[in-house]
Amino acid sequence: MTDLAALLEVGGPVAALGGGAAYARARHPGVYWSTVGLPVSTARLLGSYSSVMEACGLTVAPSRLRVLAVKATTRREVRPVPPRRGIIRPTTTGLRLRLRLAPGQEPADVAASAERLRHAWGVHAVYVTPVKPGVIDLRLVGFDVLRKVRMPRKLPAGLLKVPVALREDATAFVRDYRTVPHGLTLGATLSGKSMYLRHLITGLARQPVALVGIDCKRGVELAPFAARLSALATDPEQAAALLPVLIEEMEDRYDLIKARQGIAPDTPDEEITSDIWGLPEHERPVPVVLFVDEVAELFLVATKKDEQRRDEMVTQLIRLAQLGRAAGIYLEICGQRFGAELGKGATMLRAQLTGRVCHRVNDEASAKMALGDIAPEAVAAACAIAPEQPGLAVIGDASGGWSRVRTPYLSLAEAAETCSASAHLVPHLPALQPFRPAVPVRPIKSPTPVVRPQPTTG
Ligand SMILES: Nc1ncnc2c1ncn2[C@@H]1O[C@H](COP(=O)(O)OP(=O)(O)OP(=O)(O)O)[C@@H](O)[C@H]1O
Repeated sequence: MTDLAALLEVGGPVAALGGGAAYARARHPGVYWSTVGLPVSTARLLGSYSSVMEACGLTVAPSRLRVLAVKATTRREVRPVPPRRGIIRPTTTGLRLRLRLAPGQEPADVAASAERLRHAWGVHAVYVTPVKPGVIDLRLVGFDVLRKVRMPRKLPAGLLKVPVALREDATAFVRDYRTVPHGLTLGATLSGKSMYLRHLITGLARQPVALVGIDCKRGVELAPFAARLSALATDPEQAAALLPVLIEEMEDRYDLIKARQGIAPDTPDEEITSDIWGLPEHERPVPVVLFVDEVAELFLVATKKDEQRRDEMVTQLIRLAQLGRAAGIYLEICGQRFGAELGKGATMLRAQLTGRVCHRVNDEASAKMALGDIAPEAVAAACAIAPEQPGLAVIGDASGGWSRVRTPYLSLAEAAETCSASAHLVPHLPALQPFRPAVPVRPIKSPTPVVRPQPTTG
């Protein structure tokens, strides 16, 4: 059967609905929708599964045993065999089903046919996720989930894990500092970088983590979260004073780990550790996440003296990126661009930032700075982001994987409120005390007057 034939076959129920999309939507609440208006329902998928798989070239020839068994028991024609299908599970965005691949097939075969499957079942997108050898998850998404972001109800949780955005396959993108310790977020102005940072900060604010900020835009981005910050530097001079303190904190933590390692020759293996996570809980220092907003402002130089200070700061950030993970110190760096023009050592620092998030950028060169060493397709996807969809970004990691994501909307007031409410969670770190930002006193809302002033009549 050809692709067209498969399309016509599955197109049948749509024609039968007669009254168009609105009619069908009202009468078939269990039906999930694509942006083109074609429904995908469990029944439709069940009815067309074998023929669509065959049309998409995802079947294999039946085994000799199967041919003999079919011929012996029925008069049916012996058909090619599609991947064995598991239970079809409805989700809030479409359907999910597990497939056991037929011998000789690999996940890439199904992924290569994803576009054909998408058209055959009339859905917005089809995603393939390998589960284990020979088994894949097929996720049919009925509409563009990034248009109006709604995070899944069940989100992964844990220390240093923040579900920060929605992927286009309707799963959550989780920023996990323990697996990807340092990250770089790039984007043109108004592309949604601050929104991304806002989600990270509010997510971490509720956890036992020290949050440190460097915001050389005079603190406009990070000052609203002052109540939950352990330290804030709002200009390059303050940052130049703060970074050596963080380096010292890191070195103290290394000393602590070393002291633990060298206790005695008969120390059990499980007590020997090479990072803070192996230390007993009561001895373990609190993790620190350093946010640097608008990195170019931090590295801006006007004089020869500034240049020396900038070089020192780049070196300190490189050291934190190289050694920070074991000491529980993580970096989240944000900017419009991050290239060699930022000065000596900038590209070396960029290479240490494994997690990459690229919002809308003004030129291909900027997208390449974030995603060029990940995948050329990711660069193209980032260049295609339209200004009408702020918050949309392409994320990538060093493994070469990438995906389109979008943050949900979170107002600054809500984010600031979360930080104020979790101010009691600011950990005790004496070294950072001098950098603790002043928390602005918030105006008390005046109660509504009980007696309304009456206009005086002459
Ligand atoms: N995911 C989103 N959904 C809806 N609106 C968003 C989203 N992300 C950002 N916006 C809106 O887009 C605008 C720009 O966002 P944001 O301030 O985060 O951009 P930015 O990249 O930090 O810009 P700048 O560098 O100029 O500060 C804001 O009005 C914000 O409310």
